[in-house]
Amino acid sequence: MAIKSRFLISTTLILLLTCFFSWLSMRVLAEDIIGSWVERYAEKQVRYDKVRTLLPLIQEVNLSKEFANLNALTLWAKNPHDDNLKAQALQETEKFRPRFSDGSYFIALKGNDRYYYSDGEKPINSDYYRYTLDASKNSDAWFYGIMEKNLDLHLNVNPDVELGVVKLWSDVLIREGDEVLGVVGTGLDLSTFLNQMVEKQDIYSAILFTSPEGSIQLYQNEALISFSSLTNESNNQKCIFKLLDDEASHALLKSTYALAKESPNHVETAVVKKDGVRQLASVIYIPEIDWFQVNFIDINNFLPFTEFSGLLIVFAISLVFALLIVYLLLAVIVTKPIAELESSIRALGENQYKAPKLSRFAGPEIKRLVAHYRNISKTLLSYQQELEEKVATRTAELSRLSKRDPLTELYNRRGFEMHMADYMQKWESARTPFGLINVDVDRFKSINDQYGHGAGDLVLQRIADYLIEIVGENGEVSRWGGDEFLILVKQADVASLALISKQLLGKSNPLIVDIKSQNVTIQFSVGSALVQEEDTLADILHRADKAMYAVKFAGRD
Ligand SMILES: Nc1nc2c(ncn2[C@@H]2O[C@H](COP(=O)(O)OP(=O)(O)OP(=O)(O)O)[C@@H](O)[C@H]2O)c(=O)[nH]1
Repeated sequence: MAIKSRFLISTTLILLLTCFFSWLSMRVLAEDIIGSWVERYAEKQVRYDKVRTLLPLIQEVNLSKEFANLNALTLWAKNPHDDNLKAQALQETEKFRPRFSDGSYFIALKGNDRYYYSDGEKPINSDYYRYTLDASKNSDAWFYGIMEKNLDLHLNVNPDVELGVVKLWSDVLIREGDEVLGVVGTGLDLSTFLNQMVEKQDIYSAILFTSPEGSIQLYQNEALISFSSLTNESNNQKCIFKLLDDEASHALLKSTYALAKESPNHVETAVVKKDGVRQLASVIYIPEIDWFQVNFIDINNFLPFTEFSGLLIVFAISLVFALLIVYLLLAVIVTKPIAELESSIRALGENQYKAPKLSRFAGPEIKRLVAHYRNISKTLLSYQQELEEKVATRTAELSRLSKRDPLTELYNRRGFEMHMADYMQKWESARTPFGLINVDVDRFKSINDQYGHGAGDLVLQRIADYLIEIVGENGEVSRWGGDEFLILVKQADVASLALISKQLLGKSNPLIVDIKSQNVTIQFSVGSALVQEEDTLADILHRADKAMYAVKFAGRD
């Protein structure tokens, strides 16, 4: 795999790993930040919600307590059948009534089991009597339950069957000493109360108020409110724990309730699973009304992790840019110069020098490498050129030697045959007559025998010069073998051939060679032939040879 690809793959892997771990650490960091922000926010929100939501309620409770302590009311409660006391009591309570925010109150007396209610409307009957309480009726169980449990204060959400409304009741006992005389209180219209609660509710959190057992007393979703919590079996109640998704969350919230109860008005928190998401439950116990307030905050919704995704995208884009820059740098500094070097080396393989072009950004190591390569390649090329020249010279020399006789430097038989083949090809078109003269040295053996082989060689060289001299520019001399020579006469006719032959026969001016200070006359037998139509080289040679031998043997007679 190419360096570039390897580098790209490994860098991409490294960057992906970096991205992954950055994402992980960012996630952990973001969760920590979100967690701590949510906790701080929750603590403030819980306290704020407590004051905001419960202030009117607590105000009503306090008014109810004050109402229960009205002297005239206590006197009447002790003597419920005394009409005078009743009249005095109702006069007092009617004076008190406008102080309740709902402008209504109820009085339920133990002595006569009667329930009185006033809301400012003209009463059906003058004494505000509405109905008689019945211990066997489920709808009246709250009254007997409060008295039985001796609860000084009880907040209760309960439908008033007779009045046909659901109210948030603050029930307070009328007592004289330890004696319980009845229950009084006021009711807030639940729907109005809940609407106010929802209107003012923070968008991130849901507030619930529950009894210590967890039954929901106030919640924006009215359907989940547990009515008459005092009298219902806890299993049937609409319980806060049942809003949670799993057992672990259930147990955690319960233990948080226990912690909150240990330190009233102190906010305890727990992360639970509700409605399929993680939520921070902030729990505070409000001893004044013996309720727990719970705020649920959807952590992700409060500060969604997606808020951080922008950062992550910026990070990822930066990484991609970094990768691109690294890739480009790698190309400019390393891979492009290496590719240049490679193409130059390839050209060198074909005996061409192609200088590698390097940009000024190429890495210094590569520049040094290329500089070494340039020197080596130039040396290599000059060696090669030198070698080729030597080979060419040697080849030419060999070719020359293969065609020339080393002793006389004349064409040897092979060289002359090749030369004649060319010559005859040209002659085919030019048709300029030529001739061949066969020259054989007479009794050359005796020269060797008499003066030695070396002397014989010198004589042969001398003969070669002599023959060249005789034929001049118009001829070419070759050594046909041993002491036999062939002369090509280029522009020839019978007369010119006869003239040369006559000169060679040397009757008037023979060749005299000085051998070891002795003048030795060299004599030749000569035969010539003029080229004829349709002749081959062999044909002319044959005729010249024949003519020469005819002369030689004729001379011996
Ligand atoms: N020194 C020397 N002698 C050579 C060379 N080539 C051939 N000879 C000799 O030339 C002689 C040729 O002898 P022959 O063919 O009998 O010819 P000849 O002695 O001239 O006799 P005829 O031709 O019949 O007159 C031989 O003795 C060869 O050894 C050479 O290169 N150098």
